[in-house]
Amino acid sequence: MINYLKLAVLGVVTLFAAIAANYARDLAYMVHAIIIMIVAGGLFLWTLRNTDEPGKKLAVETGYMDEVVRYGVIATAFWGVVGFLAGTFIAFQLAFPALNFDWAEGYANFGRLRPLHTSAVIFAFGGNALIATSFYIVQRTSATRLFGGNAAWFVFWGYNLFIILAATGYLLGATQSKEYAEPEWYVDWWLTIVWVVYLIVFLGTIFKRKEKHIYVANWFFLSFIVTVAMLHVVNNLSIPVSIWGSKSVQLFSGVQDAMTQWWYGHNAVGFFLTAGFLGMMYYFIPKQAERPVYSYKLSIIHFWALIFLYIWAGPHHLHYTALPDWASTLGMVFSIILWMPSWGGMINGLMTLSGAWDKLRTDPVIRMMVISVGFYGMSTFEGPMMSIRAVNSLSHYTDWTIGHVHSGALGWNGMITFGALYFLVPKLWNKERLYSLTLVSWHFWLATIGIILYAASMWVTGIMEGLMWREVDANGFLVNSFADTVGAKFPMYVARGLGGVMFLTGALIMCYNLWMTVAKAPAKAEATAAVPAE
Ligand code: HEM
Ligand code: HEM
Ligand SMILES: [Cu+2]
Repeated sequence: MINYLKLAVLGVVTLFAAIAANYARDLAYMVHAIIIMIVAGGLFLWTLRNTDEPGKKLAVETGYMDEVVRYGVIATAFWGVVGFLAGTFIAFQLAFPALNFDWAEGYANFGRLRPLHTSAVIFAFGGNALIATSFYIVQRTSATRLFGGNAAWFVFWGYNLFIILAATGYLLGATQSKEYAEPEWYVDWWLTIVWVVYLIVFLGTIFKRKEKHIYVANWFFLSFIVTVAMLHVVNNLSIPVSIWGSKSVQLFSGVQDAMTQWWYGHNAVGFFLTAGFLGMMYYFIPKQAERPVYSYKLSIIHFWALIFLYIWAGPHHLHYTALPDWASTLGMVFSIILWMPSWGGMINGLMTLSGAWDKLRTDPVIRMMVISVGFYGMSTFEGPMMSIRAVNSLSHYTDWTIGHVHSGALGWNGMITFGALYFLVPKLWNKERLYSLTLVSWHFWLATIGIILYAASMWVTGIMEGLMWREVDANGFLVNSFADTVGAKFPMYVARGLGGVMFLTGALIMCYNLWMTVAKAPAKAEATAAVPAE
């Protein structure tokens, strides 16, 4: 019965997408309509083939639902490489503008590729990592299978369809010009549906848990899912100009729109790039170190402090704008207070190693996780400092911000994800160990040196350009033209690009190592059972 319902829905969607492709007012919309038509049409045929097939009994479902996590792990590694490659390429485009090839103008110039990079790393790499690890962790810590049967598959494929629509949209010029929220209205609607199903799967699993306690990692994941839903819906309130085109008009305008956007942007950092990843930290570090969390009480306190404070700090992105002074001050004050719960998390992560510090020498995977928490601490010190208005007047609009972003993104999000992948692959493919720890060490050092090159060059160029913009002569005239500051940045841009090459090389080594682990490492004796919680 349910299959007939599916067939009806898929048939209608396929037909509608075909009509939409016909009436499309712009190229991005047309390409998207065709993609949706092919996907829905393919699913229609697939469902039809599997309806009322004799002999097709549903397999008894036992144990954890890990196949979807395995897919998530592969998608994470894949999108990581795509995103790092795009980042490295746009880094060199900034150093060597000739890389904005004439023949690719309008598709692969810096302006089109930059959002492709940010979405590929944050949403495709980070998002797949978060979905996969949250599915893995919530099952283990609740000692139960994922709720909702195939709904988890819908989340995985639906989310990746969202990424394809977003990425192709950018290349073809569809954007609503909100940073990290560039996709147009129908892509936003689709993500909303996927996200609600994600919430249902996650919450449902927690509800049917066989463990009395809800482990703290799940609190972080839950806050991430709920808050991102809220941010996404409010920041994307818009009215389509036509249902046959990608363009839409924002509901808010002027300073309200800017404030909504940076309330979203800042909390995307706070809940997507921080809370969710803290969920990973709280599971994988204790597991890999084989030690309990340093302080469970601290984890609860810093959880509530973090989610309460983050929400107010958005205005630090809008200092010295049309925003009222009180709002800007509010953002600054909350950002500074935010330093404390952030470091509460860092301390809890690091101190989990107490009594096991020797592992830093022997286990490169732990080293990766620990340096990640170190970078988390560094960027959450730098952030509050940059949110002080006097500091921001120097750092804003400069590469200092870019350096801050990447010490968080490469150092914290990148490294903890690599650590998680190294932990997960042997477990998920039932292997005794990783293929090569030496290669993990190589990855570790390449990535670390890459990040240092990236962050250091951006501090130098950021502070330099900030000071150059300010410099006035005895008569009060500006000393430097804008082009002077751009010219002066060249060597640092090359250094940053090389940092990117190293980071990317490390990631490719990881992919090779993980691949070989699946293909060559010795298998483990027995499979895991669903109980007890681990
Ligand atoms: C190989 C690694 C990477 C390289 C070489 C790289 C390079 C770049 C470059 C050149 C930009 C544009 C800067 C500008 O407009 O001046 C950028 C922006 C950005 N990247 Fe990356 N990136 C890398 C990895 C990542 C990762 C892993 C993340 C997140 C998890 C990330 C998140 C961002 C964000 C959020 C921005 C926008 C920053 C802003 O507007 O302030 N990047 N990246
Ligand atoms: C206590 C924690 C943090 C605070 C108070 C903070 C504060 C700030 C401030 C003041 C800016 C510059 C705004 C501007 O001048 O335009 C900024 C930019 C940014 N930060 Fe943080 N930060 C924190 C942690 C992090 C972490 C851990 C990450 C990444 C994982 C991160 C990612 C970003 C990004 C992506 C931007 C650039 C936004 C844009 O302009 O496109 N931040 N942050
Ligand atoms: Cu912020």
